[in-house]
Amino acid sequence: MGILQLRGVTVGYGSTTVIDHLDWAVGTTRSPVTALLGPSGCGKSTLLRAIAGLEPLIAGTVEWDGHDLSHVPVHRRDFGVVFQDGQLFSGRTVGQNIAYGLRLRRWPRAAIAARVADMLELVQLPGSADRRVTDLSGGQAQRVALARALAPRPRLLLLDEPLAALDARLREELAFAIGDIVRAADTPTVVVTHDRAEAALLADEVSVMRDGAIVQTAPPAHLWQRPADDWVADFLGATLLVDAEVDGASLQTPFGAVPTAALAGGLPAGPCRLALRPESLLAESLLADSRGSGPAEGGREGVVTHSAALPAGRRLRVATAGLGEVDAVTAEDPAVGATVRLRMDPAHVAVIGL
Ligand SMILES: Nc1ncnc2c1ncn2[C@@H]1O[C@H](COP(=O)(O)OP(=O)(O)OP(=O)(O)O)[C@@H](O)[C@H]1O
Repeated sequence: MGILQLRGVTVGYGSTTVIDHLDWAVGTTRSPVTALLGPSGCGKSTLLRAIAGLEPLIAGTVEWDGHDLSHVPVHRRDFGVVFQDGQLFSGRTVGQNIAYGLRLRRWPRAAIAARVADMLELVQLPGSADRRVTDLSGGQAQRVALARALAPRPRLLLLDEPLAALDARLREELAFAIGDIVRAADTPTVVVTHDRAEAALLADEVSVMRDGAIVQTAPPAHLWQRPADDWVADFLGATLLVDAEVDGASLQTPFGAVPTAALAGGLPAGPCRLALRPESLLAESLLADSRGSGPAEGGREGVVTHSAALPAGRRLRVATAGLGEVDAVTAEDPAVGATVRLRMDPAHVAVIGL
């Protein structure tokens, strides 16, 4: 696997700079799939297009294995690109679409036919070469677009929101399939997405982008457990950020103390900052006579203001003294207005900035 290295890459439109002196390396670890994850408008597509050579650089270099590609035209970079809607040639068959890049490269006819058949096997559409692309479902069309991009054996595959046009169920299925396909093809891949679940389904490593800069790169599990800063934690779905303190073997939090060892990865002594999601707080109903029994009981009391049955379980919004309204989960069904005790589930807590 080769290495893609960006140095000081600066890209913009007119007088607006979207990406300013960005350094980024892909392929330095044995991670075939890297997700570029960030909110809408942060510059992900612009960066992908700059890597592909579709957007000129104002400054900096795009290098492959130490060779500067900045002045190499798109079709000479040996990179495959797939956009959100696949952009198949609608007047041609599936096979003709996949063969397109091979014809341009003047592959012999028999080799093209064999490669098209192999690619259709790889994307799990065997025997579909003669189908019209207008007859394909959205998911099938994306598989064909992937086959077309992979057919000439690119050294890098660039995917721009490849699942965005599909419905939720198909998205998950195709996310796993794309991961399988590019690993089987042994092609390092960069996939742009604004969806954190999609990034985790697809990628071995995730680079988080904010306002044209990469702010954190880590494997998905590490990213969820150790977001680099408040912004990353928030973008990844934290609903509450709180300060805490590691005191010996226990972590003192506004929701009581939990054993430090219960947090993935452990923690050094001293102050720290926690990012909580709804699953980080477990609500239990309080019997009327145990109300106000204080911190000795652990946890924090609050009053249920909203309650909703979600597919994964019941979600509550709870008004607390001092921390305002917080989100929590529960195995019970407390009424709005009921008093509950909130305890922290350390298995679902992230620690910021370690
Ligand atoms: N062709 C263009 N001309 C002018 N401005 C552009 C152009 N393309 C993108 N931009 C602007 O550049 C910024 C980054 O856009 P970009 O599409 O790269 O972001 P993104 O993270 O991919 O977002 P999205 O997921 O919404 O596409 C945005 O402010 C956008 O409006």
